[in-house]
Amino acid sequence: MDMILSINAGSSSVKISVYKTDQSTSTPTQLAEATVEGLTAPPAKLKYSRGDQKIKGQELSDISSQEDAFKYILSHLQSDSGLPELSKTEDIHFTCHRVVHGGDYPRSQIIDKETYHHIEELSDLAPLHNGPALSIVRAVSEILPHAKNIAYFDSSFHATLPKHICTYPIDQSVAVRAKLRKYGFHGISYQFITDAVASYLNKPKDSLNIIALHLGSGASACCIKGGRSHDTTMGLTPLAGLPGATRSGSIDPSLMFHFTHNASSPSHSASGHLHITQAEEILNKNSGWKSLTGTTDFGAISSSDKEECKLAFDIFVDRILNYLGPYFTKLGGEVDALVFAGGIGEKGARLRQEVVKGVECLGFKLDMGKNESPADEVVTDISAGDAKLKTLICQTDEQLQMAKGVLDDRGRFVGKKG
Ligand SMILES: Nc1ncnc2c1ncn2[C@@H]1O[C@H](COP(=O)(O)OP(=O)(O)O)[C@@H](O)[C@H]1O
Ligand SMILES: CC(=O)OP(=O)(O)O
Ligand SMILES: [Mg+2]
Repeated sequence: MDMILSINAGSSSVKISVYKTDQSTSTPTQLAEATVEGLTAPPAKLKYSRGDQKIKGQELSDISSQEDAFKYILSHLQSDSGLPELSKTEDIHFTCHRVVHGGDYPRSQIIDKETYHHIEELSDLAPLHNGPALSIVRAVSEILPHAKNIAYFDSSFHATLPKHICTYPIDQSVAVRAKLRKYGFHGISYQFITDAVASYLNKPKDSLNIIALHLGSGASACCIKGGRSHDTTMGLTPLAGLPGATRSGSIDPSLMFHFTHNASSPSHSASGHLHITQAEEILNKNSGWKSLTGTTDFGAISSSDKEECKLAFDIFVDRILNYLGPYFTKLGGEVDALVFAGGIGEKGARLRQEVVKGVECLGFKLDMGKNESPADEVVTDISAGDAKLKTLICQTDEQLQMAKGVLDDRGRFVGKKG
């Protein structure tokens, strides 16, 4: 029996699921799931579930980084007497790491010295993500020296973007040399959504056309044509496209030079391996919902009457709608479903209501009751009976997607150190 620890370091949370597998099964069995959330809206909170045992919203002090959150969760798991499988550190065989920017890697990689340094080099292109993920890889190497570390990249799913979609219209000699192109992110989630929705609709994956929205602390949309990424809103970095908890999303690139005279000087958080500018710091860490409302909690924003919260909510709906029409036409109107996922997509009934209202003219329409209280399923249909096109909620699970990957790829990893 193999034990897998699947670690998803997001910009505001760390989610870890524990699975056991054996040679005869093709699906990992989940034993426990722990989340530390609210890293951008302290105090951080713990969510834990193992069988019937549940903890929700327990406030934690002194947890402010993804590395702190990882260490806290690991000791919580190892001290749970109901989880004897993890009591010895050598019992954990594989650790999967969600790494947001994987550059040109088209699939998962064992993390050896070379891949580690390559991921580190890409840190400037995902300043909220790659560095924190690597801090967890280092902690695993110290605390769990027997575990094999495998990186799963958010960017890999988008390796299928057509050239005319991932190329920026800039001097191509610079673009090619510096690898400046659209990469796209949230791909582990989009792969999970593609598999889950194809299975729910009973369609072969290669004929599935969907518009998927992963709306969490970072938010993006993806146009999935024939089961593959055809276009997505994030770009060279996860800053492009939709706004998020602390990110501006797409703005006029000239804006920054009018916002501050120090746009190109190094930011305070630039360090040994992170070389970001003040402009990048402002747009990644001090913009989005935080700058408009003072909170990064979109649940609180959605239910507030304050003018600034209403504005933030309306901006999000508007920016999402900016992509739905174009993606609908890129799919020639042959759309199997509009799919909501991520913390906001799965829990934000009012946001779904307003977004779908904006695309009613395309044939989407919600059943208000189902939208308010959707079933607790992996995929739930929330469309009205007379809707021409389906709207679904998918409870995406990046940890499970990575753990399944370990089973599929085990042959590739045998005998390799990492
Ligand atoms: N009821 C709700 N309505 C709208 N948004 C919610 C609700 N509950 C939680 N959220 C939001 O979900 C977001 C976190 O999403 P998640 O996908 O878990 O984040 P991460 O990007 O860290 O993985 C937070 O902005 C949180 O406020
Ligand atoms: C890519 C990205 O923005 O991820 P997250 O939403 O987890 O911050
Ligand atoms: Mg996430």
